[in-house]
Amino acid sequence: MRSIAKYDAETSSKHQSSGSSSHTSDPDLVDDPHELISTDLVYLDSGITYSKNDEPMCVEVEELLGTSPVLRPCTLVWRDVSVHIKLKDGKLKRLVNNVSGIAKPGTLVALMGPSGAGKTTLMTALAHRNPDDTIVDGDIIMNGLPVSDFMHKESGYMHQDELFVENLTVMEHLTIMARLRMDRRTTPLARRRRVNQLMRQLSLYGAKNTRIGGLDGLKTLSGGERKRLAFATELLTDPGLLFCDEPTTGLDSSSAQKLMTLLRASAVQGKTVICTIHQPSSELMALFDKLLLLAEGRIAFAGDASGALSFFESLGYNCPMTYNPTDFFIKVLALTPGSEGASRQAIKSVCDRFAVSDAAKELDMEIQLEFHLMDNEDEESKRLKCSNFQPPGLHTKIAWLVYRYMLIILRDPQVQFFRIIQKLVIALTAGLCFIGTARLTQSGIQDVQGALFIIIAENTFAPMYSVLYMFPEEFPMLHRELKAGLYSTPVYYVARMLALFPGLVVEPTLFTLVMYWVAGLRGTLYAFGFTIFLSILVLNVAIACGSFFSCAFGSMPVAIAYLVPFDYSLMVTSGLFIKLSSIPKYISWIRHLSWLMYSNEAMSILQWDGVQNITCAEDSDSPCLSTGEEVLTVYDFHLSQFWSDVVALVVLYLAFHLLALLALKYRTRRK
Ligand SMILES: Nc1ncnc2c1ncn2[C@@H]1O[C@H](COP(=O)(O)OP(=O)(O)OP(=O)(O)O)[C@@H](O)[C@H]1O
Repeated sequence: MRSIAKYDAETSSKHQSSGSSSHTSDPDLVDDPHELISTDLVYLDSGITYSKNDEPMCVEVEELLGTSPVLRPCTLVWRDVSVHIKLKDGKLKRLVNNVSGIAKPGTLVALMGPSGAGKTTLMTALAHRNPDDTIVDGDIIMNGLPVSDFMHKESGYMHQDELFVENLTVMEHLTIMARLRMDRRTTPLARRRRVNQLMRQLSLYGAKNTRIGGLDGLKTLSGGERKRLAFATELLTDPGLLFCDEPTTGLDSSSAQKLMTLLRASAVQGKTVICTIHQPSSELMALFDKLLLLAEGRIAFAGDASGALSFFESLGYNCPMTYNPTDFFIKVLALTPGSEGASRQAIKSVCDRFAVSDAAKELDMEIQLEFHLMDNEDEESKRLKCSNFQPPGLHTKIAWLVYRYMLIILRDPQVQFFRIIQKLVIALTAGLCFIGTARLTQSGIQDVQGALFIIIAENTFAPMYSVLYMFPEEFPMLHRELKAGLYSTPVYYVARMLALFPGLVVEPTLFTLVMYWVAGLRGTLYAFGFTIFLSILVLNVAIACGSFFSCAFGSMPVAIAYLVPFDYSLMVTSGLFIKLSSIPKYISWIRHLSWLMYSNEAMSILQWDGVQNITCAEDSDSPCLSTGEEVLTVYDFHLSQFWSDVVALVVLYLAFHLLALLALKYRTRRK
């Protein structure tokens, strides 16, 4: 029997940072996948068992997952774990009740039970990924250390419903994930090799340029391929511990078998794999080493998968020959509609009987022994068992997230093209209405002010509303990636905004350029240049404000409900519709939030500063405004306010973004 030993931290870091750099061939050019992985082959003499059965299994595993050893064997032990959730009325609801167990390297553990038994709740608690509104009591220890944030780098977690950025291809997704997940010291070549290796091992290489999802009629991944891609994503860092939440749900029997064989192979390779699963076939069940049956949040059975039948038989529950044993266990442990009381009694009786059974005593002794060994282990050796993983730097995370979001934007070049065309058409249409009217006459004053307001309004309302959908749409993936410790909320927010930024400069520039030129506004470079700058600033403030509403209210309809009255008040106090000095005191404070007012004043100053020759109609009795300063006075604008307006716009920009970030942090923390 072959065995591999612990792959100590020093060796692993050397292996990651330099070992792979000795290979000079491009992995993309290598046809035989084993050529890629054979260089990782390390067999040592002691440590965990390589195969639970025999030699041929090794060959099978090598075919499936390569020969690369597990970096660190992981033993997870949990004792008297209870999980409560805080309900809205402040009360606590117990979802998991005093559950204990152990998962050792090289084992595949099945966590089974009827729907609602608490499998996912227990698994998220063990993986230290439980929602913030849950309270976990009891001891959960991984390699001697109480679980904490380090679980993000030590373990992989495959969710029941896999979430991807659908527009990316398999290769793009894995490349980006490799940059976000893998140790910062890993060389680019080693990262590329790992991605290629996983795609080959998980039969995704042929689909490497296929988009993950999308509705535009292009070829996308099948359900089985999506699951394998989720699995590949978790394997990027080669974690010693894998949690899989119902990995076979939604797959046909052949795809389910393939995926479970991969999980089995991971366990044989030395990983600890804990997997919730719904009524697997006997063939799939045979792949598991251990079985943990949960019912109503309690343990109904824990031990060797083969021992479950005899335990149930000892209670008088005899599985008929024609029945799949796992179906039988679930039938015994499920609540029967109409007779819930009797079912609960029966479940309680099974759980109580298990608690005093030999299997429970054996498990208890095993757990006590692990805790005893851990208690006696010195801190230094515990520390050595922990990885010296160094996460990617902030700038790397931001850069790769920006790349990801830019890919999403660029993936639909037609949409971007039509957006630009739409802007140009609106600018041209609006500009044509003003053509020849923006003259230095009494009627021209209103036309110039009208053209300026169109520039401000076009750069405010449509962009502000268009951003409302963005954050709610991305909340699920953001929440999941935050829980996995891939990045922090500020990193996500900054990257999201940076990816939008080129569009936030190009769109207002194009619109203002066309509108300004067609409407024939003031023809000095200073006025023209600053108007473009101000329109970019206005659009960015509007996006910041929209982002704040989007993050604060979490759903588009609610955000719109609050934003509409807010934007009306900003518009009314912009200075165009009502003289600023005549706004009632109790509402006039709103104008200090109105970037429409600041930009209107600043753009008006650019048009009217130094103008002395506005003509008056000879045959009119109405008062005549002959200088630019008089025009500004009519609107309650002041020449001296120009730079204050620019500063106010910048302050609003920063303030809205800060508020948006705080709202997003609050929203992601509450989940
Ligand atoms: N946020 C919550 N608030 C209230 N109850 C919850 C919450 N989350 C889970 N529960 C309840 O906790 C119980 C266990 O849920 P959990 O998702 O862990 O079950 P499960 O065994 O994984 O079920 P399934 O197999 O259907 O996924 C269920 O009764 C569920 O309704």
